[in-house]
Amino acid sequence: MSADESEPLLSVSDLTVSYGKVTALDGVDIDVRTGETIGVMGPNGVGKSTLVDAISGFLDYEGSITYRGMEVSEASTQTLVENGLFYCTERRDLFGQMSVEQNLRLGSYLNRDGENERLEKVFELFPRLEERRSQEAESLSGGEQQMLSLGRGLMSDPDFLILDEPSIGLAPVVLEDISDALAAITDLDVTVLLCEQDITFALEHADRLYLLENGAVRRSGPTESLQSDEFVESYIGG
Ligand SMILES: Nc1ncnc2c1ncn2[C@@H]1O[C@H](COP(=O)(O)OP(=O)(O)OP(=O)(O)O)[C@@H](O)[C@H]1O
Repeated sequence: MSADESEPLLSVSDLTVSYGKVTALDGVDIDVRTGETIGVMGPNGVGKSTLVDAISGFLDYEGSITYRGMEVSEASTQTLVENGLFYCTERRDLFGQMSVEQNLRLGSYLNRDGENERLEKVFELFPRLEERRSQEAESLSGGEQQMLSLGRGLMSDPDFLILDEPSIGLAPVVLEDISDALAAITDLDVTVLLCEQDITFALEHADRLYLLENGAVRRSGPTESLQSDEFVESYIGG
C-alpha cells in the first residue's frame, strides 16, 4: 500500500473551536500521514496555537480529531504520549530551576528504555545543550531554551512531534541551528506538524502546507505547488 492510501496518523475533520463568542477555528480539515512534515501557516491570531492545543487534547472542540484512530477528546494525555505524540509549545514550559539535563530527562518519563542513548543523540544535535547540561534552564538564552524544548520532545522518542512556532523570536544565527536540528529530526522519520508564521522556515521543511486565514484553511497542497500561489506570494510580501 502506498503512503497515500494508508490511514492518516492524524485526521482533523470539520474542527471548530470557540472561546466564548470568539470562533478561533471554523470547520478545519487537516490530514497528516506517517513520515510527513506538514506546515500550518498563518499570521498572529489566525488559530495555529488553538489548533495544536486541540490536537494535544487541551481544548474542547466540535468536529473530530483522531490520532492513530483514537478520538483525542476521549484519550488521556498519558495515552497520547504513550502512543508517540509529543507537543512542544511556543511557551516552552521548561522547569526554570532545574538543570538542562534534568529538563531533558523529564521528556522520557514515560519511556526510560534507551534514555541515556537518546540524551547522547540530543547532545549531538545540540552541542550547546551539552556544554550547559548542569546550568539552570531559566538562565539559558531564548534560542537555547527553544533547543531545550525541542530536545525534551526528542527524549520522549516521539513518532509525531507537534511544534508550535519553533522559530519565534530567534536571531537568524540561532534559527539556523533550530533549522538544522529540524532537518535532522525529519530525517529520523519522525512525523512533524509544524505551525509557523515564518514562511521561509515552513517552505524549507514542510512536504505539504495548510494556510489558515480567519480560523479556516484558505489554501492547502504540496509545498512546491504553493510556492508560486498568489495567496502565498501576497502573504510572503506581507
Ligand atoms: N483563551 C482565550 N480566550 C479568548 N480568546 C482566545 C483565547 N485564546 C485564543 N483566543 C483567540 O483565538 C484566536 C486564535 O488565537 P491563537 O492563539 O490560536 O492564534 P495563533 O495563530 O496561534 O496566533 P499567534 O501566532 O499570535 O500565537 C485569536 O483571535 C485569539 O485572540
